[in-house]
Amino acid sequence: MLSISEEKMASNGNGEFTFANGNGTAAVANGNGTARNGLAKIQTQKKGNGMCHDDSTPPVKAQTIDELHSLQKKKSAPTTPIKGTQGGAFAITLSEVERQKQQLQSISASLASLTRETGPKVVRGDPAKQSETPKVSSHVSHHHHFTPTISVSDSALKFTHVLYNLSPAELYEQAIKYEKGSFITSTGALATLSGAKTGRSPRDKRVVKDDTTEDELWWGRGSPNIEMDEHTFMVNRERAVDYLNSLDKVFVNDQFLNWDPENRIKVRIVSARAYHSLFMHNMCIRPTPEELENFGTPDFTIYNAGQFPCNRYTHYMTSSTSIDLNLARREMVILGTMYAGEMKKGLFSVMHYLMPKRQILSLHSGCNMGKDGDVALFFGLSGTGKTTLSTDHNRYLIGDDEHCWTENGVSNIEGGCYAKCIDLSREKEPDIWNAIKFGAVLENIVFDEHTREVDYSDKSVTENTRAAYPIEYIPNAKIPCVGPHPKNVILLACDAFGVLPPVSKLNLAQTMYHFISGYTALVAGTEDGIKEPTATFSACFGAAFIMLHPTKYAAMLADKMLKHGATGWLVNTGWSGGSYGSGKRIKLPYTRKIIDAIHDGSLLNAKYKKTEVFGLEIPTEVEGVPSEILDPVNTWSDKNAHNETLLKLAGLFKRNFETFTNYKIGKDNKLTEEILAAGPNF
Ligand SMILES: Nc1ncnc2c1ncn2[C@@H]1O[C@H](COP(=O)(O)OP(=O)(O)OP(=O)(O)O)[C@@H](O)[C@H]1O
Ligand SMILES: O=C([O-])CC(=O)C(=O)O
Ligand SMILES: [Ca+2]
Ligand SMILES: [Mn+2]
Repeated sequence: MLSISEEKMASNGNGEFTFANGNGTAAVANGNGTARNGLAKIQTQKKGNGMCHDDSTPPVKAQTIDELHSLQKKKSAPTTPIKGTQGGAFAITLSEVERQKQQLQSISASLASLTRETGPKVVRGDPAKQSETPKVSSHVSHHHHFTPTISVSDSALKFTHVLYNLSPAELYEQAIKYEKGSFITSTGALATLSGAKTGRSPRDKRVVKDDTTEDELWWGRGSPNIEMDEHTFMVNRERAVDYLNSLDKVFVNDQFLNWDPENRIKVRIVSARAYHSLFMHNMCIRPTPEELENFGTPDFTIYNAGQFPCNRYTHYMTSSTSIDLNLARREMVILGTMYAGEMKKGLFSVMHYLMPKRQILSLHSGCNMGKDGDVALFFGLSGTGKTTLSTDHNRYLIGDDEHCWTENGVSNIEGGCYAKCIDLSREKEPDIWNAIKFGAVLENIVFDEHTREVDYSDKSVTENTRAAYPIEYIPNAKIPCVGPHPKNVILLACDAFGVLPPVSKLNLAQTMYHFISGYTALVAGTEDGIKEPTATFSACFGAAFIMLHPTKYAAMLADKMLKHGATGWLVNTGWSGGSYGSGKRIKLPYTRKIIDAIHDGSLLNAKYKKTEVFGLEIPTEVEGVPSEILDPVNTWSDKNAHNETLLKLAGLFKRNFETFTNYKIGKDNKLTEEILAAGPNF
C-alpha cells in the first residue's frame, strides 16, 4: 500500500494532485479511479476525517512550480520607470514599450558596426531566461554615403542581449554563474579575478591625435598621451564592437560622473563581464530611476572588450593590450586587459580634458571635510595614502581619488572608492574593512576555500589587491559629495629613500614645485610590471591621467590656493630610519596624528626649522608623534649614508625638473622663477 505524506503533495487546483513517488517520478491521480501510470487511485482525505492537517499556514497561491517561482519575483522596473503624468495636461507620456524601444535604439546605436549596413539586433534581458527572449528588439540601419559591400552578414542576423543597469544582486548571480574565479567571501563581497593584468598598462594607452588634439594636448617626452590616428582607432573600435556583438549578452551601465550638477557627465559602459558592470556600478554615480528615465544620449561611451586582444599587426600596437581614447568621438575602447581600473582611470583622463576647458581643475586627490566645514585635499600617486587618509572616522568623506575644484568649491567625480587591500587590517582601517560587504568587489584577493575568509596578507595573485565599494558604505560619507573650498592641500609622497621628513609646511612656490614634480616611490603592482618600490616622478601626482601640459593644472592650482588661502603640506607616508630594505614605513597611526594636527590648525602655528638641501620647514613637535622622527637624519644610524641618499634624491628631483624650466606659469614669469628656486639647493 502506498503511504503519502501531505507535504509531498501539491494541489493544482482542479482536483488533481501531483506528488513525488518513491522512485522519483510523478504520479497523478486523474479522478477516474486509476492513476495515469496505472496505479490505483489515491483517495485524498477531506478535513475532519481524522487525517492530520497542518493548516497553520494558508496554501500557496500557485498551481504549478513555475507559477510558484513566478510569485517569488515582484515586477519591478527600476531601469524602466513608467513616466508619470505630473507634468500636467501637456506632458508627453510614453508607453512603457515605446520607452524601452527608444532605450534599446540608443544602445543599438552604441553597438552598431560602422562598416556594415545593419545590426546589431539588441534585445533586453538574460538569454538564459527563455521568457525574456525577443519582445522588444531594436536594430539600427545605416545608410551611409558609401555603398556597403556586404549587405547582410551573419552577425546582423543575431540577437545581442543587453543586461541594462543590473542590480548588485543580479550581477552577483551573473558573475557566479558565468565567470570563473567569482566567489562570495565570508563578509558578502564578490571576490573576482581581473585576469592576466592586475594593474593598469600605461604604455598601452593611445590617444587619437587630430587637428584639435594636436594643439590642445600634451604630447612628447614625459606625456602619457601616446598618439594614434583616427583610422586606427576605428579599426580597434570595430574589433571591440564586433567582439561584444558576437557574445550572447553584454552589460550596459548608464551612469554619471561628478557630483557637481552643473558639470555632470553622462557615461555609458558596455562590457562583457558582470565584474566590470558591478565595478562601474560602484565607482560611478548611480542614477535614480527618474534620472535614468531622462538619460538620453551618453556624453561618453566605453567599449570594454578586455577579454579580446588587439591585433598586433595593427599600426601603433606594441602589445596585445590597447586602451584607446578618442576625444572627438567621445569614446574609449579597451582591448586585451580586464583590469577594471582602466575604465575608472580612462574616464578620469577624459575629465582632465573636459574640466579645464570649463576653467575647472581636475585633481588626482582624496578629499574630506571636518565638522566645521574645513576641507582638505590629499594628492598623491598610487599607494601613497589618498584612500587610507581621506577615510577618517572623525571627518566626512567627500571622495578618495578624483575631484574637481570649481568657483564654488570641490566635488567628487566618482560614486565609490577603490582601496588598496594588501595587509588591510580591521584595527588600522576599520571603515574600509567594514565597507567590504555585500555589493563590494574584491579584486585578486586570496581566501580560505572553505570559510571564504579573506587573507589580506596574501600576495599570491598580486600585491595590488583592491576593493571597490559605493561611497555610502563609508558611514561618514558626505552625500552629495561636494564641499567648500579647501583649507589644506596635502601632498603625499611615499619616499622609499627615507630622507623626506614625515611632514613639512610648504609655501606656495614649494607647493607648486612638489606638485609639478609629483614624486613618490611607486608602490608595487598598480602599474603592470613594477614589483618593487622605485623612485618615480609623475607630474601633478597623476601624469598617467593628465591630458594637458602639467603647468596648466599647476597654474590653476596656484590661482585657487592663493585666492582661497589654502596651505600646502608635504607628508611622507614612506620610509623612515633608512631606505627601502633597511628602514621601515612610517607607522600609520603617526601619519594620522600628523594629519590630525594639520586639520585642527595646531600644526600651522607650531615651531619650525629649515632642512638642508630641500629647504623644507619641519615642525619640532607634533602631538602624539615621537619628536626624533620628525627630522629623518635622527632616524638613520649611518649619517653618511643619510647625507649621500639625501643628495642622490635631490639630484633626481633636479634632473626631473629640467623638463619644466622653460615653461611659464601665470601671465608673467614671476611664479616660474619662484618655483624653480623652491626646489632642492646644493
Ligand atoms: N604611514 C602610512 N600612511 C598611509 N598609508 C600607509 C602608511 N603605512 C602603510 N600604509 C598603507 O599604504 C596603502 C595606501 O594606499 P591607498 O589605497 O590609500 O593609496 P591611494 O593613494 O589611494 O592610491 P590609488 O590612487 O592607487 O588608489 C594602504 O595599504 C595603507 O594601509
Ligand atoms: O588606477 C588604478 O589602478 C588605481 C588607482 O587609483 C591609481 O593607480 O591611481
Ligand atoms: Ca585609492
Ligand atoms: Mn588613484
